[in-house]
Amino acid sequence: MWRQLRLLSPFVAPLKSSFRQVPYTWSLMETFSADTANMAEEKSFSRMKNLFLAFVLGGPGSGKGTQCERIVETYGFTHLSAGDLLRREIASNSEHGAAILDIIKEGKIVPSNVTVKLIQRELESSESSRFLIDGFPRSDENRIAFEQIIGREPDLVLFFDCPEEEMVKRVLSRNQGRVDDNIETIKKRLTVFQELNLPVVNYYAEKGKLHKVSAVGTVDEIFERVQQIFSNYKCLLDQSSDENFPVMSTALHKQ
Ligand SMILES: Nc1ncnc2c1ncn2[C@@H]1O[C@H](COP(=O)(O)OP(=O)(O)OP(=O)(O)O)[C@@H](O)[C@H]1O
Ligand SMILES: O=c1ccn([C@@H]2O[C@H](COP(=O)(O)O)[C@@H](O)[C@H]2O)c(=O)[nH]1
Ligand SMILES: [Mg+2]
Repeated sequence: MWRQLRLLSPFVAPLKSSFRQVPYTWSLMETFSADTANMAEEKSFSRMKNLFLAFVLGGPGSGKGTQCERIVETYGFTHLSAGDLLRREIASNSEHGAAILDIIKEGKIVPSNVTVKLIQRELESSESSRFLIDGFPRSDENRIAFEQIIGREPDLVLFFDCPEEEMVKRVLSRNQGRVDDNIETIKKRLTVFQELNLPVVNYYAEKGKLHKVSAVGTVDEIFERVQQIFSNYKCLLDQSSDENFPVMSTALHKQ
């Protein structure tokens, strides 16, 4: 860092500077670092502003991940599952890994700043311009933290509405070795869903951003409903709006 600064600015004093030079050097360094930080923040702000963001909500096992896969194939979104990002943190033995594992086993919600930072890292590092944020926000606190850190709201919110019985059946037959796919944890997740997730759903309904989709039926039937909703967003049908959009899918050709 010191070496880089000295190379970059002729005004930065050498390491063995006289005592009188030090405050001057520090103040220049502070200005330099503050400018760099401001530039990075502005760049991030302008990127965030131009993204198309869709939140995908629904109870445990309602089919969020399954439908996200179909949306990705058809509309070229990048899929960010908050749960998957947290599981990746656990698998990588990161600083918060052990604490996250305990929270997931209990079906509780990981502190907002941890999850939002993981999402932020993905949004900033990807070149995609449209994202599905699956399984987030899970509480009003999550939602507010996202607005504060990312500086914006989603363009649309999908809510997969599924009867509890069906959700329990799907989770118990998922067979992916998840630590929270057992009846005890599912009961806790359903309580958290009722008490903390649903207020977020209601918030977006009041704001006119919510699209409620019945999650009963086959995967294809449910995806048809999603396509009906997306057909109202013309910007999503235009390939040129996202350079990273893959091949136009057959589903879109049919329309
Ligand atoms: N329409 C459907 N009919 C029957 N099974 C389905 C349907 N959609 C998804 N499933 C199955 O139900 C299970 C849960 O689906 P999925 O993982 O997509 O749910 P989820 O909402 O992402 O759950 P979680 O919040 O726990 O991550 C999976 O095994 C999936 O294959
Ligand atoms: O924003 C989030 C998302 C997830 N969690 C925790 O992870 C599990 C599993 O999430 P899935 O979306 O079902 O994969 C969830 O029960 C929470 O414990 C979270 O805290 N915050
Ligand atoms: Mg999922």
